Amino acid sequence: MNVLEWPSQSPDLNPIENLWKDLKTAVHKRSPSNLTELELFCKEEWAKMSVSRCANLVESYPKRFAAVIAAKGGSTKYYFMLYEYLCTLDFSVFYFLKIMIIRVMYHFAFTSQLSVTSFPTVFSSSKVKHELVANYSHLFWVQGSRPELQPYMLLAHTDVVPASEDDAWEVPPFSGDEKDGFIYGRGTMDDKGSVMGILAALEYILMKGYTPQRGFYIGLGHDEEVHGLNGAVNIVRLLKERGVKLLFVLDEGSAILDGILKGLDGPAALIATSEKGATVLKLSVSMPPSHASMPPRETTIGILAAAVKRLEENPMKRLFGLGPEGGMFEHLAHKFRFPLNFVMSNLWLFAPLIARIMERNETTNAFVRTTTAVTMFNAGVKENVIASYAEAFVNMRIHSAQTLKEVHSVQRWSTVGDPRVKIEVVYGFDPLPISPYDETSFGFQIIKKTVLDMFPSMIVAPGMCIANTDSRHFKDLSSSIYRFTPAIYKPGDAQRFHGINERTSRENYEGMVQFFFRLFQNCDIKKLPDVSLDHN
Ligand SMILES: CCCCCCCC/C=C\CCCCCCCC(=O)N[C@@H](Cc1ccc(O)cc1)C(=O)O
Repeated sequence: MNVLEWPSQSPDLNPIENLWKDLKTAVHKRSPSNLTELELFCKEEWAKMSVSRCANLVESYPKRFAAVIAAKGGSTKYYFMLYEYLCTLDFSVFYFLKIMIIRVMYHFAFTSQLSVTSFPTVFSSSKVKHELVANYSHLFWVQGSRPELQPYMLLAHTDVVPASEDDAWEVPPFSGDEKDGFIYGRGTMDDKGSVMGILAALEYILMKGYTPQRGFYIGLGHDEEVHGLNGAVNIVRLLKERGVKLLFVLDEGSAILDGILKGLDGPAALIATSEKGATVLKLSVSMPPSHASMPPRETTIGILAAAVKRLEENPMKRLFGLGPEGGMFEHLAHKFRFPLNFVMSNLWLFAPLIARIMERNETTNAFVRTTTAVTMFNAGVKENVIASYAEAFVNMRIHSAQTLKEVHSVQRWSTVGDPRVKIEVVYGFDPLPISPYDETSFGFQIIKKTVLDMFPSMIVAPGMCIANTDSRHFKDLSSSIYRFTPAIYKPGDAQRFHGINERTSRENYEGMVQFFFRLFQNCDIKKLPDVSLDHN
C-alpha cells in the first residue's frame, strides 16, 4: 500500500475532515444513548462510507488547494462550513469532542487567518522571520540592526484550559464579548492577552519604522496547558540546534497585584524570578468486583477516599521564608503598614507567624508550602456493582525549598499511609533555579524600567510564580528567566485563572501593548538604569 503524504495541519485540505463530518451526522441522526451504542453506530456508519464519496473528495482537492493558496494558508469557506455545521449539533454525547473542536477552532482561527489579517506588518516585514513549529506553535525572529548584541525572547501561549457554559459564566466563555469595560473569555488572562499584546506591540513598532538594535525572538506555544512538550520543547530544540543563547526570557506567571497582599500600600509589580516545581501522583486501589448486596467491609472507593482525605488534612510542612518568596517579602517590607513592615523586615524571626496567617488564604498559602490538590477521582461502572478499581490524581506544586524526591517520599511513607493504595508518579520536576535580580541583571532591570516608565510610582520587586509556565523548558538557553505580565490584578482575579469569568480590562489590554512596545525600545538602551534613582 502506498502511504500518501498529507498536509500537516489544514482541515481545508484533508478529505478525512469531511468524512468525520459525514460520520458525525450519520451517528447523530441515530441518537446513541450510551457509549456502547455510540461505538457500535460509529463502526456501522463508517462501514457504510462509499468509495465514490471518497473519490469525490479527492477530486475536489485542486479546488481546495487553490482556495487555501488564495487565503495565504489561512482558513477557507471549507473549514468554516465544517465548524459552523458542528456548532449546530446537540453535543450531549459529544461533549468532549465539542470541547476539543472549540479549542481547535479557537486555535485555528488564531494560527492562520486572524494573525495574518490582524498583524499584516508583522507577517510581511522583511525584518521578521516567522515559522511554525510542531504545526501549531509560532516562532518569530525579529532581526536587530546590531547582530553582535545577544537576543532575548518573549513567550506566551495560544492554548487554553476547557471552559463550560454550564459553570455560570456571565458571558459565554468563547465569545470574547465585552462587558462593562472588560473583555471576557477563556484565555483572556491565560494567555491570549499576552499573545495579542506582544503581536500588537510588534505591529505598531514596525509600522512606526523602528528598527530594533537587539534582535529578539517571540515564541507562542500551543500546548502550554499540557506541559509544552510539543510547542515549547520543540522551539527550544530548534534554538539549541541553531546555537542560540538568550540574554533573558520573559513569560507569563506573575503580575501587578493591587490589594491582594493585605497590608501593602498600593499595587506591587512582582517579577517572578523562579517558579515552583510540580508533580502529579496517581493513587489507585484495586479489588475483585462483587454484588452490591454483599459489600465487603471496605471498598476501593472507601479506601481511596480515606487516603485522599488524609492528604487534604495533612498539608505539607510550612516553608515560608526559605525560598525566593522570602526575598520578595523582604523587598516589599518597607511598603507594608506598621506593624507588618517590622514583621516582614525580620522574617528570620517572624516567618513561622506570617506563614500561619498566609496559609488561611488559598492564594497566599501557595507561597507557604508545597500544595496538594486532588483534581480527579474516578471509580465505579454501575450503581449495584462494588467498584473493582478507584483512582485519584493529585497535583502538587513544589515549594522552592523542597525537592521532588522529598515530596514523593513524604507522600509515599507518611501521608497516604496505606499499602493497598498504589502510588504512581505521572510526572514531576524540581522547582526552577532563581534568576538574578541584582543591579547588573539586564533582563530584570529592563523589565523593571519598563514597568516604571508606565507606572512611575509602582513598587517593583522580585516575585515567585506559584504555577508553571513554558519558560521552564528554556533553562538551558538562559539563566535569566522572568515571569511577568504587565496586567493589574485585584482581589478575586486570581480565581479567574482556569476558573469562571476569566476577563481582562480594556486598560490591562492596552497596558500590555504599551508595555511590550516600550520593552522593545528599552532593550536597545546602552546602559542599565541607575537603580539608586528609581522609586523603590
Ligand atoms: C501573595 C501573592 C498572591 C499571588 C496571586 C497571583 C495572582 C495571579 C498573578 C499572576 C498569574 C499567574 C499565572 C500563572 C500562569 C499559569 C499558566 C498555567 O496555568 N500553567 C499550567 C501548566 C501545567 C502545570 C502542571 C500540569 O499538570 C498541567 C499544566 C499550570 O497549571 O500551572
